[in-house]
Amino acid sequence: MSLEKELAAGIAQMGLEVTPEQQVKLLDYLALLQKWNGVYNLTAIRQPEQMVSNHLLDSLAVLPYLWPRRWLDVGCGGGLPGIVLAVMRPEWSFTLLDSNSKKIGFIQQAAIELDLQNVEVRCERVEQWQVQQKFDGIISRAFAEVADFVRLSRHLLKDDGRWAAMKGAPEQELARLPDGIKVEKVITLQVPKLKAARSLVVLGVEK
Ligand SMILES: C[S@@+](CC[C@H](N)C(=O)[O-])C[C@H]1O[C@@H](n2cnc3c(N)ncnc32)[C@H](O)[C@@H]1O
Repeated sequence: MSLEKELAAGIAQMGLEVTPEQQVKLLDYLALLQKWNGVYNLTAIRQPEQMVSNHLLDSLAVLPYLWPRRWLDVGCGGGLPGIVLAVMRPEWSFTLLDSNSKKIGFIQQAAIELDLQNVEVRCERVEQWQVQQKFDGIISRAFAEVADFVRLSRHLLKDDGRWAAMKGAPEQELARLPDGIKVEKVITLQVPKLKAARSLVVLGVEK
């Protein structure tokens, strides 16, 4: 099956609305990942079909559970999930942050080539980065254990903001949360062609 068909079939299976233009942009992003992976070491997955499920569909799967409007993707690596989310939600803003300057250089270039006006990139260690305007949502995938994710980024979240942690089976990690952090929801996700367990954990600060 072509990558176009793989993507369209996965989207249909998840019941998501993705315009043809957005599908083209997602595949353009995949092509950039493939092209530059050898230089920047962006992903361990090298098979394009596997990239569709492990990267595009996995990132798309969380979309129905996110909220407006100012997002931070911590430890975004080659741009996941941030680039996919930015393609899908042009009216929201996405700051993609990673401490690796090569990866951030790639994302900066990808955002220009994909004409993503709603993407900003930052090369920082999250725990050291300070902002004036905090975020409504902070997301991460494959960045750190949930406890470390919230501890390292708490200073960047608005008082009424929430974290979204993309995880496999999160139960053990959730037993180790810092005081004052509550789990709002654990959503089990079905990602087409992905055998592994996937979930989205939404967390907030206890009032
Ligand atoms: C395993 S990669 C995950 C990349 C991407 N989120 C994905 O799912 O493909 C973890 C990323 O976190 C970044 N990272 C690790 N510690 C960090 C820190 N303290 N601040 C910012 N980025 C960090 C690394 O440079 C790396 O790119």
